[in-house]
Amino acid sequence: MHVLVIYGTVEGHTRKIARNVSSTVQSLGHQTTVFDAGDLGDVDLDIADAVIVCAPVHIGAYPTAIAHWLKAKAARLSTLPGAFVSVSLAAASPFPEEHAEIQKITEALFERTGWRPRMVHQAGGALRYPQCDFLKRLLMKHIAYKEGGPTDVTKDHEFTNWNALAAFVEGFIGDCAQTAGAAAKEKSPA
Ligand SMILES: Cc1cc2nc3c(=O)[nH]c(=O)nc-3n(C[C@H](O)[C@H](O)[C@H](O)COP(=O)(O)O)c2cc1C
Repeated sequence: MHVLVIYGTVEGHTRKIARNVSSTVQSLGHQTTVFDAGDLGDVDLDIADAVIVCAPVHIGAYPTAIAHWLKAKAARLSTLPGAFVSVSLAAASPFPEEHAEIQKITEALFERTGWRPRMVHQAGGALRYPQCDFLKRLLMKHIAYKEGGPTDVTKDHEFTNWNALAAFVEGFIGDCAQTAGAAAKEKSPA
């Protein structure tokens, strides 16, 4: 299988997640191509057997580049098995209401774009305080406080559960392989 891994990022952590997703897919014996949402114009979806989209939540929404691209390609994407990895601080929050909130944000993306993936994973993101300017650091600290996260701005904090992410990707690829196998069986003469 050839799996497209498409991601959007603002601070860089979702790039790390997309690359990790790609490595997991490759370790299962499949080919991958990784695209940044900024260069999405010329992605040839005809090369893909499946798509995994990774996008972070920033101030209650996913990057517009990803949302626009999903909307433009929703019809074609709907013919491919798809998975979505949402990246946020809320996913790692100890507060259930934060998890419910992030589910709503994810659902709003699917409603708005018309793309509905087969599987969804909510991954914890990262707080890269030291690399941010004063105002952004203040905003992040406020969000972290609200989500029950760390507010020590002197260092980075990472909340991604890499084992859970790998298990999700393995589950998705296993499901794709099963569907492809069943389709091939249906086509082949008895
Ligand atoms: C300016 C800013 C706003 C954010 N807003 C939210 C938010 O509304 N909800 C949330 O759960 N996480 C929020 N986060 C946390 C990000 O989802 C997390 O830092 C993620 O790892 C960012 O991914 P990226 O590095 O790929 O941009 C925010 C982070 C920043 C820097």
